[in-house]
Amino acid sequence: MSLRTATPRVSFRAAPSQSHRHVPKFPTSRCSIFVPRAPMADRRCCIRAQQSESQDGLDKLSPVNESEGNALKIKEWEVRNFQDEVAASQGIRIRRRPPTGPPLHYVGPFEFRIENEENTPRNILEEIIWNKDTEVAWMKEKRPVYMLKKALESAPPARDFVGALKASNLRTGLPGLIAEVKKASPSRGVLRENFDPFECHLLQVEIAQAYEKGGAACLSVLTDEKYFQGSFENLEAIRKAGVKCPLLCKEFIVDAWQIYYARIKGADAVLLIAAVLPDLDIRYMIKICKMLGLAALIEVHNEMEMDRVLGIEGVELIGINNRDLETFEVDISNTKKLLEGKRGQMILEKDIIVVGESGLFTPDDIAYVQESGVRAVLVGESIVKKNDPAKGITELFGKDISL
Ligand SMILES: O=C(O)c1ccccc1NCC(=O)[C@H](O)[C@H](O)COP(=O)(O)O
Repeated sequence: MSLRTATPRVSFRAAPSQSHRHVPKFPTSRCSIFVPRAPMADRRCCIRAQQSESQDGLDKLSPVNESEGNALKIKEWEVRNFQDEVAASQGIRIRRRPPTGPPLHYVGPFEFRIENEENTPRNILEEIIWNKDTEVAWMKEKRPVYMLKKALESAPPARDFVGALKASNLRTGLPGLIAEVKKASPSRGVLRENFDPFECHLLQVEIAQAYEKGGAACLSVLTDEKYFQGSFENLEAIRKAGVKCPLLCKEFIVDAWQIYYARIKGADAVLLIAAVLPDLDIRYMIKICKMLGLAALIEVHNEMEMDRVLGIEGVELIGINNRDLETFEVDISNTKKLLEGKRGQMILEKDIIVVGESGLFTPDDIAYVQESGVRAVLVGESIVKKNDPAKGITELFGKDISL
């Protein structure tokens, strides 16, 4: 059944007393919000200006009263709707929602939500992003960006992620390996059980050390808790354990705040997903990464995303995900398809390193994506599941790449 034709569901619960309500009454439909129309380009600038202000320290706003708070939340709602319009004009299908969630309606003592296409995620990626927006809003409140900026002073130094991939590729003649520390994923469920839940960080550290021993150039550490059972504590523990491979913070970045947070937790690179972030956000976030000494791995899945990213100044690292994050389908020929013809030519001219991501299990798979033009690969499942992940790397490449 298509979501478009799905019958709206309504959920009710008794409303708290008026004085305890923190959720504003949003307008019931997008059309009822009056906003002066401006050309799309102007509107984009306006959205970005509002966002960068809050990301650059205006989080220290003076306390506001309840009606001002509600007005701010309504403004946020309007901005998100603009963002969706801008994103859709770039072919982005993932919509954004305010951290406060879908609108509530009040009838007498009841509050209710109408569940329809507007407020129900269309796929897992959209669901992850909506949850991430809420999670980040909460984390930002606890540690505003000015606090993170202060903590940067004591963060471990950033290491050269791109340099490590290039060096490994030159040394072995094979794609540099970004080995992924991942306990679970929405598509594959739990990949690696922790035998003792209290030893969780230890196990992740052991896997990271085994990857390094096996010849990985860099590591990718999942930090999302809800869908991947990862954590920032894992990232920090791996960094503190003295693992020398540069670390990619594998997170769903929706706000520049997360880049600062990743850096203070020891990341050397972050992931930016083109299916989620409009061009202006990617540009802005690349600048922040450069300022913090981080590499940005920009992930694409289709031609449209690749073309958008090739038009962005300063991109050094592009990941081609063979997994469709909306349907979970994996097809490694996607890497080849996206590197054919003028796109491959442009990548060579710009000296961009391409990373083949997902679904790589055998030496033949590695050879296939290498022949397509990648100089690095990002691999999780096929090595993380092995009892000896270092041996898993040797099996994956068909030779010992640590030598
Ligand atoms: O893997 C998922 O289920 C997933 C779902 C939603 C968003 C992202 C998802 N995975 C991230 C990745 O693409 C992989 O972790 C990464 O590329 C490694 O893939 P693999 O070697 O196949 O484990």
